[in-house]
Amino acid sequence: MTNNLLLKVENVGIQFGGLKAVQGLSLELFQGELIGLIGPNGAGKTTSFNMLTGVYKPTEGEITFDGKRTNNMSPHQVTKSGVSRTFQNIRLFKEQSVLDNVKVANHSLAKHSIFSSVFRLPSFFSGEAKMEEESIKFLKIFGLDKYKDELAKNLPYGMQRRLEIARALAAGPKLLLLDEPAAGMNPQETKDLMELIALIRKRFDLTILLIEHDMGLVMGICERIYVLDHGQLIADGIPEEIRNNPKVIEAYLGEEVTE
Ligand SMILES: Nc1ncnc2c1ncn2[C@@H]1O[C@H](COP(=O)(O)OP(=O)(O)OP(=O)(O)O)[C@@H](O)[C@H]1O
Repeated sequence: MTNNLLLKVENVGIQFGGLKAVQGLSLELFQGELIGLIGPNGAGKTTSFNMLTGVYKPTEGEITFDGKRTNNMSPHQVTKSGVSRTFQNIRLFKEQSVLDNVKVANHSLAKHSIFSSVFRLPSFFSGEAKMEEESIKFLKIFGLDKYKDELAKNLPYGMQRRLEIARALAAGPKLLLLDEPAAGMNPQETKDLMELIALIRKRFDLTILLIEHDMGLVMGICERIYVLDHGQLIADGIPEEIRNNPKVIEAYLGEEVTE
């Protein structure tokens, strides 16, 4: 891991009508880190992701990704700059094949020009073949290659969750934002997925910010953890510090804090 600052969030906030959904949020992600973002329901985790990906424009503060201010970028521009995400509620092209779901994301990496694709020049076909090969490589990593011709909607739930991550990865991000990637999975599927997340981080030299409701799970794989409650950061630190932090314990009162 190097010491390069990849994402800097400074005093960021957003208000919906009278509700300050997030306020004064500051965080730093260094290249290669796997960081958790946790907090009780409604704490502002997904809203934070929406600000980091250009879906919501912060009403205050600065977001700098890879040296560029992204506050006013569109979601497409943010993706192009190297940020990919998955969603809490799976969003796949359900009527398309598993392979096509990944190919669509991989498209931005294709080298052939619009000219060559319109006129179906040889470079278009070699570009297509390369893209398909690349996409299958991503599917293999996630154990999805055997489903490549299935419609996405026909995949078992846990596999759909995996496909979402494969698709996000195929866009070639530097930063991957995962919003509760294990939601709805059984314990074994969850464990396998977490191991996979740790593996792709290393293999693709990724930086990952992970929202996860299950504290034990986050503590098992993340190097540092940020904790949100009622839209504000109440703690950040290594898992051991977070586990013993009275503010965190209070925020999660009623929920078990386990490893
Ligand atoms: N577009 C919106 N308009 C109005 N309020 C919103 C909007 N988006 C989020 N909120 C509110 O902002 C607050 C934070 O919501 P958010 O979804 O970010 O929480 P969360 O930490 O992701 O929760 P959960 O763990 O339940 O997914 C909530 O009170 C929510 O109702």
